[in-house]
Amino acid sequence: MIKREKGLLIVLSGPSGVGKGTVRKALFAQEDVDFQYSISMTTRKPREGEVDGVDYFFKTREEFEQLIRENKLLEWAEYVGNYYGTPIDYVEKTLNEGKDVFLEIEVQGAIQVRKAFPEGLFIFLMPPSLDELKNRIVTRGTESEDLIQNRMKVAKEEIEMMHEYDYIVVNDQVNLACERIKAIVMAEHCRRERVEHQYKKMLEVE
Ligand SMILES: Nc1nc2c(ncn2[C@@H]2O[C@H](COP(=O)(O)OP(=O)(O)O)[C@@H](O)[C@H]2O)c(=O)[nH]1
Ligand SMILES: Nc1ncnc2c1ncn2[C@@H]1O[C@H](COP(=O)(O)OP(=O)(O)O)[C@@H](O)[C@H]1O
Repeated sequence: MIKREKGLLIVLSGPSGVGKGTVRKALFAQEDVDFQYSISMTTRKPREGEVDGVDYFFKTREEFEQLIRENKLLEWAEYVGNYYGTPIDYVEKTLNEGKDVFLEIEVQGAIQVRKAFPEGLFIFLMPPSLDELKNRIVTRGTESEDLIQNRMKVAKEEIEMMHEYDYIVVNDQVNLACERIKAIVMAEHCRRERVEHQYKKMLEVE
């Protein structure tokens, strides 16, 4: 196992309903994946089966706005009427321990993270088609018809932001998307290993 000074910040983003949550859960169920998942804060109400501190830290709007004022969030966004944000302390502490941190966030947040952490690895999860995206949102059954229309409109705007990302991964099949993400992270580590100062001792001439 290579000991790294600083971990890699991996950001998985993409339109709502593309399968970010599904792919993230499938990735974290695999034994060879040792990314640390950053649990987000949200003012959205818990869905059935969601657990505070596991799926999200569920907050009131007042609590969330205080976190914003106290600069406790690396990024935050208001998305379809609710706040979502990434706690900064966890991300910095974990990266400084040399561990890779994995964020699964929507597009506005990812763009903020890109500004704060340009050295991060930004992956855009793409639906095979817009029809399939709509199918997935409808099948999930968590949204009313109004919200589905709203999410489709936002989704089209989000897909236009794909050029801001380092890689695009099509989520045609969950297991294939996971393999692509793992391959990208592995390649990115190898690319960064080139940096010579990491091998100063090895290169020193006696
Ligand atoms: N900016 C930002 N977006 C987040 C964060 N956590 C989750 N999201 C995104 O917020 C959106 C809505 O999430 P959610 O309500 O759980 O619904 P779903 O992911 O569409 O099932 C998704 O695109 C999530 O990826 C966060 O900390 N920051
Ligand atoms: N590769 C895939 N093929 C078919 N259905 C998928 C795939 N990935 C995700 N889904 C389904 O699409 C719906 C939306 O997935 P979800 O993970 O909630 O999306 P997001 O987190 O991006 O909003 C869910 O019903 C999920 O089971």
